[in-house]
Amino acid sequence: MNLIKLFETQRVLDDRIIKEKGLEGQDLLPMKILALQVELGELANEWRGFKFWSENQKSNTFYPCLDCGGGGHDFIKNCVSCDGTGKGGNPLLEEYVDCLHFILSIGLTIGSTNPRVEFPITGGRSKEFTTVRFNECLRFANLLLDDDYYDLLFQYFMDLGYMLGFTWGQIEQAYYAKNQINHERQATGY
Ligand SMILES: O=c1ccn([C@H]2C[C@H](O)[C@@H](COP(=O)(O)OP(=O)(O)OP(=O)(O)O)O2)c(=O)[nH]1
Repeated sequence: MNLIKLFETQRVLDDRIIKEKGLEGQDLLPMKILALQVELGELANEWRGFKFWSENQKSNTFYPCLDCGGGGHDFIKNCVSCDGTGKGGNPLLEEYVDCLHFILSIGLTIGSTNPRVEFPITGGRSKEFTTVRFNECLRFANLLLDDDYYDLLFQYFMDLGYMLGFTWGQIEQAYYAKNQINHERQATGY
């Protein structure tokens, strides 16, 4: 995962948001931390693995293509939007990269843009381990208000990406796709 390129891409978006919303000179760190915590909650909700009271603990990783309605075909030919797969997107991955946006943005705000992290390629992916990683991400996000726990937060968040079953390539691709949408939203007055 190319962290330098990710931070550079995030900086361009953050600078644009600050300029367009007239937020120059404001301390946005508490709001960014809250935004990250909200997105982590949304991510957990799409994961569903902590819902011990429910029969449905399967992650939401699919929603149908909006153009063909999930059928994969537009009359007789393959739908051009989904290439005939019927897949519109992956809610779990989309929430993960919203979190990644805020983690990168927080790093830029506090001047930490070179976190020392290892990208896990093996390890436990049980519901219990994954739940503890969520707990830790939420806890260390909060502690950032007082102390520099950024590298640790970044590491736990990378662990979570692996535990949720994503590849680093998938994460980068989804990040750049959402970054583009975020730019388009600013351009159209979101
Ligand atoms: O300084 C910022 C502020 C926001 N974002 C990005 C992060 C995330 O990708 C998106 C905000 O989340 P989302 O797309 O879910 O927007 P929302 O306003 O929370 O969505 P909704 O309208 O569905 O509530 O904006 C940044 O990258 N930098």
